[in-house]
Amino acid sequence: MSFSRYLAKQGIQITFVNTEFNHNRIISSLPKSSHDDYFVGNGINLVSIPDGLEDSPEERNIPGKLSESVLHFMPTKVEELIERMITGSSGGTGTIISCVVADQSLGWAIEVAVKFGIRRAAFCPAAAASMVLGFSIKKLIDDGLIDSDGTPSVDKTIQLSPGMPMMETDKFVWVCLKNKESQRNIFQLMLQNNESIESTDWLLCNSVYELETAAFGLCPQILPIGPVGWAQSLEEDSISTSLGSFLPQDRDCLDWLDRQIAGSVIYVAFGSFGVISNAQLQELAIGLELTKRPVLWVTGSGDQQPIKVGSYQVKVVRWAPQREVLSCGAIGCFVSHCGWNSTLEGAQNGIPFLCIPYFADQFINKAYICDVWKIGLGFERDGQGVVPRLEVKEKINEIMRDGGVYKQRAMKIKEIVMKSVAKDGISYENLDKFVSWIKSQMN
Ligand SMILES: O=c1ccn([C@@H]2O[C@H](COP(=O)(O)OP(=O)(O)O[C@H]3O[C@H](CO)[C@@H](O)[C@H](O)[C@H]3O)[C@@H](O)[C@H]2O)c(=O)[nH]1
Repeated sequence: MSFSRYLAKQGIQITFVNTEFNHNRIISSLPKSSHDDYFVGNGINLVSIPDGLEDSPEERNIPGKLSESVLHFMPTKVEELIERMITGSSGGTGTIISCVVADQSLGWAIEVAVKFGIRRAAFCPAAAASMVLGFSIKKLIDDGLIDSDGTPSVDKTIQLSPGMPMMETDKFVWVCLKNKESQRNIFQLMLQNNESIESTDWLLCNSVYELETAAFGLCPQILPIGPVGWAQSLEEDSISTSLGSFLPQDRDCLDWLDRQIAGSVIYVAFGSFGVISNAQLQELAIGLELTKRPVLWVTGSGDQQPIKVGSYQVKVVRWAPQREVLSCGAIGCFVSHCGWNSTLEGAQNGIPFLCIPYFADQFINKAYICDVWKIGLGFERDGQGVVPRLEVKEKINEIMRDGGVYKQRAMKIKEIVMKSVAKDGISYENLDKFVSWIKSQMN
């Protein structure tokens, strides 16, 4: 959605296609006054189509179910939508579609665009390294590291090229679902996507060249354009910045942050899935209290509340304006699940990390943070996979030590990111080329 907002600002008319489920969540998170007219006025038309799981919403939580349903149900729906747009059958004159921009994991949407002869771009919201891993599947099979279903033949830590993050075979994106059938489906889908992507005019990635030099070196066809929307989020009105959130933003925490000492606050947020177990929640809460530092804690859609164990200063919100939060001087460190957006947002603000990755690409992102950029620390887990309270306390104190090396390195990373999005930076240039290209298609 940030990418769409950026393109719309350049005068490009956007039709944003979402599943009905996500569309409804996004709309109901916005202030009532902002519906419909607001988007049309701002160049973004939000439309939705069913994902096939409307009759059994609980299936959405079964790993792999949604991808499966999307794959069977949505291509036809998107075809129908494009047909209606082109012929103008749903009112108005027909629309000329200059380009279909699809998430790189939705190869089928690229195929639909091919059918209609529409130009296409794939967009990767994750690290380039994640995509490079997908592109390396054939080599991994040839090297005997995985079988033809993606199951690792050995538990091993590998590196796709020097400078890339180390990856553990049992944490490959398709393996960590811990469900054989889902693994097989996702793995096949990735192979299929690799083929579909070959027919795109552009392969864009929300990343920064200098942060992933080795990955971009392996696959030069991937063009970094990130962090997408880095500046506009601080300039736009609050409706625009919250567009795309599944929950309404609680902006009171910004005032609370203003009252805190610079660099003193621990920010805790685990992205848009409720992934943290109750046992972990408890240890984390107690560990944070032991640090005696102020905490801003996002509970997210999981609706889990941090356990109150004492009187330390903790501000709990359901959903924060995270980009703005991370740009506040009060934030000292970020306890994160290492989703790629959070990773980039912390990096672009010079914030050191404490990492608790759970699934998918989060282990790769953690390896970037801790081993490649060296701006954060991981936690040791106990036998039950829980990070114990004393581990929480010690690692946080280590990261937040005055003038610590983690903060210094994080500030260097911030500089690198800023250069990339400034005029003449690589991300800036790539984005500029893409916008000019789309505009040339419109004429
Ligand atoms: O209170 C909050 C918490 C989060 N956010 C935003 O929500 C996004 C969260 O994104 P991310 O950190 O990437 O986490 P997930 O939502 O979990 O992302 C999914 O998608 C990512 C990109 O593909 C993957 O890297 C992750 O593993 C996957 O879980 C970020 O932009 C945050 O700024 C808020 O605005 N307010």
